[in-house]
Amino acid sequence: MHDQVIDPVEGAAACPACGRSGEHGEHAERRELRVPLPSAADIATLGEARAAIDGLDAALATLLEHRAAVAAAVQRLKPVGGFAGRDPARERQIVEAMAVRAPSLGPDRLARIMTAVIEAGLDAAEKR
Ligand SMILES: O=C(O)C(=O)C[C@]1(C(=O)O)C=C[C@@H](O)C=C1
Repeated sequence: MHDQVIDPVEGAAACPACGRSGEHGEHAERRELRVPLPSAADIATLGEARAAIDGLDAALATLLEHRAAVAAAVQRLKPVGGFAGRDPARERQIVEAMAVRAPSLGPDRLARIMTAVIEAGLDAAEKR
């Protein structure tokens, strides 16, 4: 197991809540998620493998919860929010950027994953 800190916004220290850079008012408190990244090559047993997956899934769930909250904020800021304001070009851009970090999944599989994530976020935003 190797601990590694990933900075999802290389270089720019943009506020995840509103996109502004630097410390500012209501979003000044910054929280971060640190995740141990297990090396698949070091895993020898089914128990170890499942424990590694449970750790990664816990991080994924936390990220998905925060993504849904930010996506709901986006819907309030757009002239037309929700499913009616769907933006396929933006969704393609998201998938292409993610494919650089997840080459073994590639753009087609990531598109399926992110379509589900985006639709779940829009659905949750409608019920907030
Ligand atoms: O960026 C937007 O315009 C959003 O509404 C956010 C978001 C997303 O969840 O990432 C949701 C729907 C759009 O089709 C594109 C992206």
